Amino acid sequence: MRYVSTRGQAAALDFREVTLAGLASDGGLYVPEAWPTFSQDEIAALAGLSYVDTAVAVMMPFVGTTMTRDELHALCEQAYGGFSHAAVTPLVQLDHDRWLLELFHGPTLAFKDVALQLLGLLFERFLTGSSDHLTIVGATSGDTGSAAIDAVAGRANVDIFMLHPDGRVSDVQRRQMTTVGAPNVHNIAIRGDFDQAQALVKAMFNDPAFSSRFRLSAVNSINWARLMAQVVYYFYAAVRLRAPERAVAFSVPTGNFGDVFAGYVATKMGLPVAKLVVATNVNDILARALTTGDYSSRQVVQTPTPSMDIQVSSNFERLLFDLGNRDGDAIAAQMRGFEGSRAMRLTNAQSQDAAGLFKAERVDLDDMALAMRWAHEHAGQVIDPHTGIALAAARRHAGNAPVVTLATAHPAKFGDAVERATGTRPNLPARVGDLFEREERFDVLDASYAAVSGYIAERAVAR
Ligand SMILES: Cc1ncc(COP(=O)(O)O)c(C=O)c1O
Ligand SMILES: N[C@@H](CCOP(=O)(O)O)C(=O)O
Repeated sequence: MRYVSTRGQAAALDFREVTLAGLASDGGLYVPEAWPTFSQDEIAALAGLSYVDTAVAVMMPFVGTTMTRDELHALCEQAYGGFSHAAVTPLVQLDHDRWLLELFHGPTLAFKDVALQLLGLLFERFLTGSSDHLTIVGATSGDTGSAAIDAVAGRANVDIFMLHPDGRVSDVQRRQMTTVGAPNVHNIAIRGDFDQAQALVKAMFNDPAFSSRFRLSAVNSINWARLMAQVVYYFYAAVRLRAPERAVAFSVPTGNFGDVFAGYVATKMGLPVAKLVVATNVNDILARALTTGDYSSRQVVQTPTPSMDIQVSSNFERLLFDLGNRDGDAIAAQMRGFEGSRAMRLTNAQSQDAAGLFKAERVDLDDMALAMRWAHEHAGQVIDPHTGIALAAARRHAGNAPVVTLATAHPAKFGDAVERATGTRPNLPARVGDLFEREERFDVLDASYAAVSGYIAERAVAR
């Protein structure tokens, strides 16, 4: 399996190279050069498999010859052995045809652990025997940061520099990052929003002087391996609800478009999916793009769903590339236009192609709170606000297929918002321990390229 850039110019890479690389050298994102496909019989044969066995079956075609099946199996056992639920990502029934897919049973209580626990091991595996020292630069609106730090803290040959928007993540999210004492973990709070943090990260990859000095790598969904690992739970859930015999719809709380893009990949691989509901909060660039073709970025509004307070959705580029006949030159021009003006229009073909599978819903605070209360009162489920956004969208969705709402974070990560909506304050699970007693360690910097790249250059290990 080879991987190509959405902007058509960077060299094609294999799975090892793409996992270590991050952003493509032409500024694009890597995708497989062709989607591997499963027949309906092969999908039916996934029924009854454990999560680990499902993961190996789904991911093996992407890994290609860079690892044997047994090696991948061992890594998956190690990655998912630490989850607190035997099913790793269990399904919980809400009513006749609505389900929650709980993705928060990993060490940092959010769906990011599903991919990042594996990615940490992949880094280790691919660096064994090499003298490379990885400098991971990442941006987080809360959950990627803690999951990535947990996955690489204390590992040899890796430093992680994680940017979060100062004062715009929950206390639990911040403390999960800033109380990790390992010397290879560096937290930077920037005076700005997530979009600025993500733009700074991409700028470091795109700066030849900086990126040639350090062996940069990514833990954001820039990194293909992140998305690959997320494809697995779409198969796992759908098969449990009788796919491929019947199609299943998914409602996905969306910000950077990584999670829902993983659902799209599952459809390209042959999984029958009735609809992918793209649920956004009031930061609704994706809802506008998918309903009117207007992909224009506005000022980010702070909400009780901080992880979705995003107005530039990185992975949307991967979708536009795939919908647009994979024309790298056209995407490069489209994205350059967006980077200049922070606005672009989808082509008619892109809009029409997306409309078949995706349905976008913008959910405001009242509807989110209503959905959280409904889950609590009618199904006995306390859900986090991000999941509340997606459940509100799922409740608007009419169709014959069962609807699975992705529960992306544990409610205790957002205790205040949950208490406001439901009157119940969820307890933090014992596994996060004495989070509020530990000392925090982070620096606050202006959201300027000079400040952030200078800070990292002083501390990172040169090639
Ligand atoms: C809890 C939670 N829900 C939803 C999202 C949105 O996911 P994505 O950025 O993949 O669209 C995030 C951030 O990634 C998150 O942390
Ligand atoms: N919501 C995310 C934002 C980063 O998204 P990613 O999937 O590209 O890592 C977060 O929690 O940090």
